Amino acid sequence: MTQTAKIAFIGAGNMASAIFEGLIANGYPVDQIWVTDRSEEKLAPYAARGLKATTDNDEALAACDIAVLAVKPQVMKTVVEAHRDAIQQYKPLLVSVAAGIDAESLSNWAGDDVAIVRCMPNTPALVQTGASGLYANALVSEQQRQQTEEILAAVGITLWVENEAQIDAVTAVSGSGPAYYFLFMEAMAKAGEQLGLDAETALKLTLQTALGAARMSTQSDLAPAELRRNVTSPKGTTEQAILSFQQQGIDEMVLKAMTACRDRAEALTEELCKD
Ligand SMILES: NC(=O)C1=CN([C@@H]2O[C@H](COP(=O)(O)OP(=O)(O)OC[C@H]3O[C@@H](n4cnc5c(N)ncnc54)[C@H](OP(=O)(O)O)[C@@H]3O)[C@@H](O)[C@H]2O)C=CC1
Ligand SMILES: O=C(O)[C@@H]1CCC=N1
Repeated sequence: MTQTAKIAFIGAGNMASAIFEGLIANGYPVDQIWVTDRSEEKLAPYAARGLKATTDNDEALAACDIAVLAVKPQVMKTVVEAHRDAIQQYKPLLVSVAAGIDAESLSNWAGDDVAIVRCMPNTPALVQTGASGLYANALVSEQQRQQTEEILAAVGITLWVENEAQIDAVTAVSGSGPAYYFLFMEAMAKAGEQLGLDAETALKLTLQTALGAARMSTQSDLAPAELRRNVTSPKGTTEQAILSFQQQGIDEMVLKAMTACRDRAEALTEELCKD
């Protein structure tokens, strides 16, 4: 990292903790990380480990170069407006991870003239296997772009998108994506039990198979379709399962689900940003 930026995580929930725990596991100094939340109780274990933890968002904004806004979309406006003075005084780079909250609204709520990166990360950041889509407004400097990228690259892959609307597509693919795979794992483990395995065996085999397939596909030069064909012997067993999925319209089902996800991100923008 070019320099160790002081980072504040505003909201110590699932997504923020996945990123900062991933950073810490990757060697980021704990004393460069500020974490805020409304709950002292939630912050206490972080303070005990040497992170700077406070319920005072202004204190964290004053201390840091970068503020990761990791509260729910529904409270983002209230939170940003409440801390407008500190944002204007200290001018940290704001990195919002909220689904559906556009950069222009964030900028208006923060009092304008603020460098903003919209980021759509995902929770596998916790195990340095995250995927983040990034979009910067015009006020983000080259150095700030690099800093943001280096932070998120420490917990996974990073991809800049060309236009902000694509962040909603990133949400549909990778932001929400871990949940689709967890759902599929749940279904496979359940089916394994129904086919006669005990619950523990079915789950273990399901998880290891997911890991193996993910690792193979990311390490191989072959496309997923080719790797699938390599498992599928003509007149064999896999063929029957794949046929069953295809006959039930797996492509359409996935497209429909991801479109619903993208549409919900757009609806959040309408609901929470247009007033
Ligand atoms: N979870 C995920 O997989 C992903 C989430 N995101 C985005 O990340 C953001 C956070 O989501 P997630 O981590 O799941 O949500 P969480 O509810 O787990 O985390 C949000 C945290 O912020 C706290 N909070 C609320 N108000 C304030 C405040 N004024 N100051 C400081 N902290 C506050 C909440 O406390 P309290 O509970 O008391 O309200 C809570 O602990 C969302 O905008 C979401 O769209 C993006 C990608 C993936
Ligand atoms: O479900 C949500 O709204 C958040 C954003 C992407 C993943 N989780």
